[in-house]
Amino acid sequence: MAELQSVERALEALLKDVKAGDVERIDCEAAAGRVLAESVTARLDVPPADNSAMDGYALRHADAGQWLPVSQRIAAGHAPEPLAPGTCVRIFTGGEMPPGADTVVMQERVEAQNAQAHIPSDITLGDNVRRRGRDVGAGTPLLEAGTRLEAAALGHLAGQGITRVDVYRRPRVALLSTGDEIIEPGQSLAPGQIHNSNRPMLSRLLERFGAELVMREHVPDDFATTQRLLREAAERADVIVTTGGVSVGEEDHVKHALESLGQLDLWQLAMRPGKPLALGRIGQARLVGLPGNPVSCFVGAWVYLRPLMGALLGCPHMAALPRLWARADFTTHTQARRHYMRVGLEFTAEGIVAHAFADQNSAVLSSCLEADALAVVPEHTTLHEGERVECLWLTD
Ligand SMILES: Nc1nc2c(c(=O)[nH]1)N[C@H]1C(S)=C(S)[C@@H](COP(=O)(O)OP(=O)(O)OC[C@H]3O[C@@H](n4cnc5c(N)ncnc54)[C@H](O)[C@@H]3O)O[C@H]1N2
Ligand code: MOO
Repeated sequence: MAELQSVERALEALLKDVKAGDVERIDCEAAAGRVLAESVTARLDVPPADNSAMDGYALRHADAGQWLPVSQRIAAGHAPEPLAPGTCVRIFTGGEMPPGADTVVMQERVEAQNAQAHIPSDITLGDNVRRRGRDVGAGTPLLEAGTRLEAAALGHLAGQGITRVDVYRRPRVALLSTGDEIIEPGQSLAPGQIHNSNRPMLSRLLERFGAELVMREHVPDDFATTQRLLREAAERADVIVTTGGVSVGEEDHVKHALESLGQLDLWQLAMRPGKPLALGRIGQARLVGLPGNPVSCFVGAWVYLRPLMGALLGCPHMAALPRLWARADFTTHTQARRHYMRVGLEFTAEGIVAHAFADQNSAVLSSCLEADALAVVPEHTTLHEGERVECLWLTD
């Protein structure tokens, strides 16, 4: 039997020489979830001028503690006139401060009558004024290359009036499920058959990881067809993901077909689930051969496909899942394979508790439904209930 390889070695082999792909310029409107390929410097101050944080009255602080004539009304969106000396102005949240005013008092603290306002004396210079450039200063770094464009980053770009950005092209992925027993949802099961769970599950995960699915095929247990579809996938995709057909059975053709067309870099890992996972390449395309069991696919996607997509996208944040420590609510024992257990996390006042799904078999997809994290139990370890266990948080 081949020696089992460590997860670290597998990741090293998988990510070796992987570089971010081509760059394309796209509309910010279509950029959600994409990864910036350029560093963006702010070109505008945000806010562009001092403005009021409250509905109230703007004045010169030195004039506080008396009745002042209200000399102007400034609603948001309208340019102010300079403040007439010895007066105050009615101003609304977001209204631009008139030159000469330095402080705003909220209207609840002001008595107003006959175009006059009484301003209390106990106010502090600069109260309720949002200074120009407080959020972003023109000329300062705004977003770094490698940033994934999520809500706040998209808001920041819009705040600068930017409409187009350079992003990395989404990695093209071919997803091939294998196995004569597999049929698609919508078809009724004949004896010996099972529905294809891996395809929609992996499609969704790959989309979350930023991939573009360019090919989705089902491959029967036949060497020639496996070879033909792998060859086609290698021409169309940056990454080929297969499910099933990588174990030692006579009907497991993926590994042999890979060896005949390209190169097998690594096979048989010291992890559970996912032992027969195969890594290799055909031409320029990387191949990740996930075992057929749905849980092996789920775990393999988080552990291998996410960092691979991150490397192809130039997104350092995706290189490793965030780690946290939790108290195990279970006892378990491992042998030669590190166990990636599916756990739900409970955040309590005493800390985080990891609840393991009772049946951790790699064919039991129910164990992934409520999984917030993978609790990592190292090789040759007994973990007792109440002990701390390292968890990988399943977040994209
Ligand atoms: N003699 C040995 N047998 C097995 C070994 C071993 O070391 N020696 N390893 C076991 C382990 S561990 C795993 S994991 C599996 C993986 O085998 P394959 O990658 O070849 O996967 P298949 O045999 O094709 O399928 C395994 C299992 O998963 C079901 N499956 C496959 N595809 C799908 C799909 N798209 N949707 C839903 N379910 C799917 C399939 O019907 C099988 O039940 O090998 C063990 N055997
Ligand atoms: O290593 Mo396999 O994925 O357990 O069942």
